[in-house]
Amino acid sequence: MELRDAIDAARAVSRQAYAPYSGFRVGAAIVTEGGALYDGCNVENASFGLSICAERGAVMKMIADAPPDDHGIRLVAVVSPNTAPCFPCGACRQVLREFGCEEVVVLDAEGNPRRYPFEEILPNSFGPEAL
Ligand SMILES: O=c1ccn([C@H]2C[C@H](O)[C@@H](CO)O2)c(=O)[nH]1
Ligand SMILES: [Zn+2]
Repeated sequence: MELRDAIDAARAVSRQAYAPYSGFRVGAAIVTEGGALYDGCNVENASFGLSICAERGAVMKMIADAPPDDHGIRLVAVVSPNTAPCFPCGACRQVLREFGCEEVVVLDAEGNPRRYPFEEILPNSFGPEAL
């Protein structure tokens, strides 16, 4: 099932995180409208402000690897071994918004999925249609 696949992929890729400064590991997995899966982990930097979140890493991978007609984001799952639930930061919400993300899935403290319509995650958002 696609939701379980995305959560498993997010959990697996969180182990790849490069987080020597915060020690906070995050994994994200995007499922596109076409059913493809793209994962990403956070990559920190000695110049702290340059650190990239897992969710944006997954978006970069999607754009690099997906066919141009499959850039719509059906859902993103976010998992961290450090905290639950782990919600996307504001910057990542806006980047996910660009590609029409429909749903955000995080795990609660018991490890059960919590599903949020994207409009609840980033209400009244600004997007490409406005331009
Ligand atoms: O949803 C989140 C929240 C935080 N981080 C990263 C950024 C930084 O490397 C570390 C601590 O903020 O976790 C993510 O990748 N995604
Ligand atoms: Zn972020």
